[in-house]
Amino acid sequence: MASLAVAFSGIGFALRTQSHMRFHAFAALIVCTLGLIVSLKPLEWAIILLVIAIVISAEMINTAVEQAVNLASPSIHPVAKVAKDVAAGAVLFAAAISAIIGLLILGPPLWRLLAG
Ligand SMILES: Nc1ncnc2c1ncn2[C@@H]1O[C@H](COP(=O)(O)OP(=O)(O)OP(=O)(O)O)[C@@H](O)[C@H]1O
Repeated sequence: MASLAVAFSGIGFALRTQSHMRFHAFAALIVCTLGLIVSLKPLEWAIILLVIAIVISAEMINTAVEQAVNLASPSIHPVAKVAKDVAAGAVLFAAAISAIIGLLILGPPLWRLLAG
């Protein structure tokens, strides 16, 4: 129970302090709403939920790396820069691939819906 509480506190910290985390959560909400509108199939839902989990987890790990680097290296250091840049790159990579997957899965049914 205590470990659940600390995990939720970590999620709360990321949501409160990271605008990118709030953006990803909002984007996930929009994608799930669109998925309901176009009645995605179970396998499509599984892929969408998997990529949402990957992006949000990457953002939280990025936040953890930032905090750890701030603690270990409050002053400017090239290694601190590499650690933060690589963590940010992981989020960008996951988000870019997820956007493509979202378009592949949601694009055709949304297009059919809009085309009438
Ligand atoms: N201690 C440091 N030494 C060298 N470069 C740093 C250091 N801290 C930050 N940087 C550089 O600044 C960039 C932004 O760092 P910062 O900690 O502000 O991350 P951020 O993604 O902007 O965080 P937040 O989302 O909390 O605003 C890093 O990717 C890195 O290039």
